[in-house]
Amino acid sequence: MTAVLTVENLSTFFKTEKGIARAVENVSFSVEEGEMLGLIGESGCGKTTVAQSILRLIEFPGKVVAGSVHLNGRDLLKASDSELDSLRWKDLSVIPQNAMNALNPVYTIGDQIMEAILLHERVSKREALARTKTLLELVGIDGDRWKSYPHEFSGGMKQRVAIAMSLACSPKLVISDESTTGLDVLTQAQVIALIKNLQRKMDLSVILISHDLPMVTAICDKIAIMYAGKIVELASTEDILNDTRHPYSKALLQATPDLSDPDREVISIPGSVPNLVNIPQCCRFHTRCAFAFDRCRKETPEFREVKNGHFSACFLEEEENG
Ligand SMILES: Nc1ncnc2c1ncn2[C@@H]1O[C@H](COP(=O)(O)OP(=O)(O)OP(=O)(O)O)[C@@H](O)[C@H]1O
Repeated sequence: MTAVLTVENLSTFFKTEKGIARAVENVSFSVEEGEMLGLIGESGCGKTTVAQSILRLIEFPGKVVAGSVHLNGRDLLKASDSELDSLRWKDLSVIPQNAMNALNPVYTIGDQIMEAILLHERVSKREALARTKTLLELVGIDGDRWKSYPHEFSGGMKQRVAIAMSLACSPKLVISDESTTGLDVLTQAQVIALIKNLQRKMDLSVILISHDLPMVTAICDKIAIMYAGKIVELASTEDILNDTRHPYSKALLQATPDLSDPDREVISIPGSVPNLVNIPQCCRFHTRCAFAFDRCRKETPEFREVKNGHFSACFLEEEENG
């Protein structure tokens, strides 16, 4: 398979009054063609910061301080603003968290989708309108509704419009950052099923950011589990479920109810996530880890391949397998 996106040793820090928050540190992963990667972790672990770093949307007091982000071989972190403009939408697009904010209430949804097409591609208005109607149909909305205003749609339909808009210029990679937040559970499931469906149909590469582990394991090909600014484990969904290596991943799975096995005990993770400001060099999970030993408190475990395509950052693994 060919990697569409490769993120290597990405670090993004925020300057705060109390010191430097190492919000994302040494994060590496790739997304292959037609693959859906789930980026999962508790609130504040750095998922959105990873997405915004990829999109070059980090603003002061934040800064990408190290690493590279290659999209189809081009380093996004080194691209000029005009290069970036031409890459956004056409190569890389985002399904926003809240369609309510993404859609302008004073323009019809058709005008907004058409604008995205006309701004980025040399096509006639007629062609842009035809594509807009096709895109609406693709997300399950009657093409003739292009003349409707956002307020004429329900929350779920607005989110579908936002998805249609993100696909306006046929991107290769789509980042969905908690794009079902605020929708009711049934509509959330429909929107997620739609994203999965489109991914298959259009051979899209998708990064799905979420803290809903059961949903991510149900639809993603590969999962990256983040804890306090670092990816602690990255593997195929099957391996994350059946050959879990990192104690945090194990704890997260145990803390998540399994609807197919309602008798399984749900065990919450003791303690809380560390403050990322001035965090010492160590395993960031050691304060909550049942297996932590001296080394975990003093050194940072390397994020290393423990078997083909399966990465984990834990000294336990190193001690056991060398
Ligand atoms: N503007 C900012 N100023 C200072 N620190 C920030 C800022 N934005 C983010 N951070 C730091 O980055 C960390 C990661 O935040 P981020 O929003 O990426 O997490 P997340 O995993 O996406 O959370 P959520 O699931 O709640 O959206 C935060 O814990 C915080 O320490």
